[in-house]
Amino acid sequence: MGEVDPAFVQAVEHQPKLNIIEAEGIPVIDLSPLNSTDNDAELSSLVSEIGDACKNWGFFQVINHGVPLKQREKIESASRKFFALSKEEKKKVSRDDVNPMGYYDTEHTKNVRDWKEVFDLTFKKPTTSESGENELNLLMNQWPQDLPELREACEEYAEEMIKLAYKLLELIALSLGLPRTRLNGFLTDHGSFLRLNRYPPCPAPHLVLGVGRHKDPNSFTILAQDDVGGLEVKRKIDGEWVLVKPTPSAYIINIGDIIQVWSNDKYESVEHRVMVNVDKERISIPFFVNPPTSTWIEPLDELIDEPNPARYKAYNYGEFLAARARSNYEKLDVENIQISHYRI
Ligand SMILES: O=C(O)CCC(=O)C(=O)O
Ligand SMILES: [Fe+2]
Repeated sequence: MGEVDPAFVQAVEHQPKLNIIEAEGIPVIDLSPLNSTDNDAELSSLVSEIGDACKNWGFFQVINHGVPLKQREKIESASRKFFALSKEEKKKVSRDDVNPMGYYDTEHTKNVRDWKEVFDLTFKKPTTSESGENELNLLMNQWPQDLPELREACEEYAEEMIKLAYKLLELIALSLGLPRTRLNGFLTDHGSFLRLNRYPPCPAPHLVLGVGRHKDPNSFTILAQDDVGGLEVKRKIDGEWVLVKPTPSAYIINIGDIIQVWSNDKYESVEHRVMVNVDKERISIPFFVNPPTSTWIEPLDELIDEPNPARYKAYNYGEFLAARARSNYEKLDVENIQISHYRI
């Protein structure tokens, strides 16, 4: 099997096993009860399914989620066209030190280079975000000149993602025993963003990862994957890496670090990673649901009491992301920042 640049090669203990265990049991949850107005019994059984999935897996898939298939097909097709552009064209919309939005192919996870290329975009008007070192980063989308359909597809899709994000946030709030809209305020001026991922075919899929093992730092993620497969989740019961089998038109939802902290460890942000393969490219489209970077994250008052005190110190989300970002774009010799560093 072929050779790859050593920058991509995982330590032996993190190299993927190519004999895959398919995850029987990652729950597939039907959101259709949200469409009927007065069926309390169905809603409460949906809420308990969500709660069980968050507790036992940190991952679930949703169907009948209300996102039109047309929008999903449109963004997937525009993404393929974008990544098929020449490197030179893609580099014209590269992210840089000032603006983190755009194209890049050099992301590192846990100090090993990921086998992927990425296009990031925000869908708000040009805005600034505090990087945590009192610098202001400009969040401004960059669009390839000759592919107007990419912009249209992304903007339409992001609108749909926001609608689904609110539905899920409300279900998660209810599942934690909170009022339905308790968490909505965190998204009013949100810092959510959309990413297009392409994992190219790789001559040595047993040595590298498309994305190395990691937990998402945001509140939760809504992920569309194509039919190739490759996402693996570290199963909570036994620590085995299991594949999330592609389910056509479903979305994969995973709990991120912020919900782990808000819930004071009732729900856990679960480690996941992405395998690549020899002859197929894979496209995935995560929508990272984020509060604004100015938000302080800490366990919710309602979920702590004397027998169950706060397990985390409050941290500033923008500072956390800035510290994480410093290690995402270069190889450092120190562990990158994790929420465990804020554990009391
Ligand atoms: O491509 C995937 O399936 C997952 C990507 C991912 O975990 C991420 O970008 O955080
Ligand atoms: Fe992730």
